[in-house]
Amino acid sequence: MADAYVALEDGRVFEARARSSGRTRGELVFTTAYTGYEESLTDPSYEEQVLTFSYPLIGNYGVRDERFESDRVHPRAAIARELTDNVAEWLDAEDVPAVDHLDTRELVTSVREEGAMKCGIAAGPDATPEDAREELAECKGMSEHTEIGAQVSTTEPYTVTGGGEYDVALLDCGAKGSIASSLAERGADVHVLPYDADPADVADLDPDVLFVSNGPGDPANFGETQALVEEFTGEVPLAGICLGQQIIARAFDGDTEKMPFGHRGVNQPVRDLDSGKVVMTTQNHGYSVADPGMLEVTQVNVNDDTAEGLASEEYDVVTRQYHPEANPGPHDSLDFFDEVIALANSSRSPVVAD
Ligand SMILES: NC(=O)CC[C@H](N)C(=O)O
Repeated sequence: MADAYVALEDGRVFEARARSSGRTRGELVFTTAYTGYEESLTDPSYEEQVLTFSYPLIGNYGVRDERFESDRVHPRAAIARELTDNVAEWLDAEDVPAVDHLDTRELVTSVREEGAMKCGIAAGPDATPEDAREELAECKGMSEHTEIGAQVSTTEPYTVTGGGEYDVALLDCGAKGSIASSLAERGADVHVLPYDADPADVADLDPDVLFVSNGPGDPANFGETQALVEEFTGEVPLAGICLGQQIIARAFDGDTEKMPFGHRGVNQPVRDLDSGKVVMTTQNHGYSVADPGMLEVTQVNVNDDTAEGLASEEYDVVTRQYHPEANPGPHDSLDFFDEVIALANSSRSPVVAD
């Protein structure tokens, strides 16, 4: 007997089994990754979304907080063909609804064929299909979440120390923890600031690089972060990942657009236009850079040619649409962080005549 229901924007209601009770709603997204459920469930980029795992068994190697990317679960709900008890208990303790025993292939195929969809979920002993439909009726589109930065960003600045060879100012738009640790491992002190930090607080740090993090929602709703990028353009080298690339492109007179269903998995092939080399990358984004503005496209997605890397030699900019920090996913593109450190170095080395 079903005790959970998932109502989709296309009118269908899926019956399921409740693993963590509650009612909620969000944009239905998926990941095709086989592993990395702890990292994905704590990735702030999934705020206001419902995460469906296309891999059928989720939870088979436990739940360990050293793999978490932030201090809480961010998707509004989790869906899998089968969730193990330990994952279900974790989500229950975090008050995040979870359902299983439904055809997740059908869900993912629907999103891929019909495009991004809203959904409503009702799970638990008293849940009804009508409850799920009511949740769906209340669901906002991603672009309507205009304050999403405030939902995920730190309110207080803090520093991840890495030896102090470089100072990176990281604008936290919903940053995964492993972005700061990847920079700290390369000798940088990473000063994490709110997404809407006071420009004077950035200037006080005298950073070698201003880095814009990943994050949830529509990049058009991060006007404060974009204004900070504009303010420091030409003064400080700029770097960004995912939402960070999108915000930086907008700051350089570019534009972003909503994709049909996004890039969602850990096997997205990306070609570097200079070297011709292809790497496998981790991705979870629903918007893309439609127009790079004053920046140059340096890398593209092999499947659909969308911009995966942007740069400017004139303004010292380097960005990625995918997640070089992995967690989860392949480590093929970790050298992006070496590029960021090289940018930090070049910007402050005095010019020496030979
Ligand atoms: N992972 C991310 O930073 C996602 C960026 C943005 N929210 C998008 O969906 O495109």
